[in-house]
Amino acid sequence: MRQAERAIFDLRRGLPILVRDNGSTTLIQAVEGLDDKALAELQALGGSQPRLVLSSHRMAALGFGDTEQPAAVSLSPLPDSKGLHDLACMRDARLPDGARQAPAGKVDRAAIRLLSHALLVPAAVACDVAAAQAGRVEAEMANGNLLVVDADIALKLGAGGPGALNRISEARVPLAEAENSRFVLFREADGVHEHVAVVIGDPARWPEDVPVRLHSSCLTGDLFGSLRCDCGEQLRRGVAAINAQGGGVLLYLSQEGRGIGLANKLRAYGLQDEGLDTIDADQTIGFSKDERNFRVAHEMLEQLGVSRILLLTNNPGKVEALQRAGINVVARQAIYGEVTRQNQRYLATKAARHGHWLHELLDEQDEPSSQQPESLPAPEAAARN
Ligand SMILES: Nc1nc2c(ncn2[C@@H]2O[C@H](COP(=O)(O)OP(=O)(O)OP(=O)(O)O)[C@@H](O)[C@H]2O)c(=O)[nH]1
Ligand SMILES: [Zn+2]
Repeated sequence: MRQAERAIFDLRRGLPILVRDNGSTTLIQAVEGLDDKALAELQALGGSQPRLVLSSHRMAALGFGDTEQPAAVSLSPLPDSKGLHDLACMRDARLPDGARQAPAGKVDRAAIRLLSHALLVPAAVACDVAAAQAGRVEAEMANGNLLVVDADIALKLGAGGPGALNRISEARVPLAEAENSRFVLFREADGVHEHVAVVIGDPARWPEDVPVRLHSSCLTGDLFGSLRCDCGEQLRRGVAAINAQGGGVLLYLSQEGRGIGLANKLRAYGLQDEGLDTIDADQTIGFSKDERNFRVAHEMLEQLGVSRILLLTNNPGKVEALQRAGINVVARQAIYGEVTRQNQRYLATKAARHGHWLHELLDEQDEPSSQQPESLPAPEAAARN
C-alpha cells in the first residue's frame, strides 16, 4: 500500500508511474498537467501507443451513459496534450470518429482509482511497456525514477480498515459558539488527509444520544463565507447547536468539494457558471455526485467511544452510511444555513437530485419551523420497510 500512496504524490507532480498486473506493466500518467513534451517522453519510454482512460462518469458526460466501469479509449491519431485534456474534462468535447472504446482492464481501473485519490481529474494516459523497452523501464525503476504499483493494491486504496486512522494530537480551542471545545486531530495512513474532531463540552456530561455533526470541508464557504453554498453557516450553527444541547462532536472532515478536492470544485464552479447544476458539473469532469466515504467518520466516532447519536444533517446519505457502519443514529435534526440568491439553485439541486431534506427550508424561505430532533426508525426496522 505504501507504494500506491507514494505514487499519488508522483502523479500529482506530473510524473508517470508504473502499474503492474500479472507480469504486464503499463506506464500511467495524469492527463491533468500533461504537456506535449511529457506525452512524447511517455510514448518513447513505453514504446507503444498510449490509450486514454476515462471514468464512467466522464464517459456518461461524453454521451456513453451505459458504461458502469471506466473505459479505455484508443485514439488514432493520438491527439496532442491539449486534445487529451479537452476529452478529459471540457464540456463540449466529443470523442473523434474512429475512437474505439473498451471496458477498462484492471490496470486502467487502478489508474482511475489512483487519480481520484490524488484529487486530480480522473483521466489517464496508459502506455503498455513494449518488450523492447522492458530493460530501460527496469533501469528507471532501479534508479528510483519510476514507482511501481500493483494494480490490485491500488484498487484497494481508500478501502480503509482498522489502523488506517491515527489519533495524532489535540488541544483545547475555545470557540465563539462553544467555549469548552477540544480539537483532536486524526491522520489517515496515506499521509494525505487529516480530519479534526471538535469535541464540545465534557464527554462525561454528554446526553445519552450524543449530538454529532459530520461536516465536510468547504474552504470557500467555511472560511470565506461564500454565498454559493450554505456550509459556513451550517458549520457555526452546528457548533452552537451541539453546545446548546449539552455537548457532543463535530467532525470536520477533509472532504473538500464532496471529496473531489478544491481544484476540481473550482473547475465545477466554472461549469456551473456556464449553466450546469452541481451534479452535472461534477460528472463533466469525471466524478460521481458524491465521492465521499463516511467510513472515516465512523472510525473517528469509534475511537472517541461514541456509538449512539443524534445526527445534525439534512443528508440522508450520511444517516445511511453511519447506520450501515454500525453507529446507532437514534434521531436526526435539520441544520440549515440561509438561502441566498446565489445558493438557491445549489440547494434545490441537492433536494431534487441528492434527496436532501431541504424542502421545508426551500418552501418557507423566511422561518423554517422544525430544527428539532426527529426520531429515526432502528436500522433493522428501516431495512424491513
Ligand atoms: N463538488 C462540489 N462540492 C460542493 C459544491 N458546493 C459545496 N460543495 C461541497 O459540499 C460539501 C458539503 O458538505 P456537508 O456540509 O457535509 O453537507 P451535505 O452533504 O450537504 O450534508 P448536510 O450539510 O449534513 O445536510 C463540502 O465538501 C463542500 O465543499 C459544489 O458545487 N460542488
Ligand atoms: Zn460550501
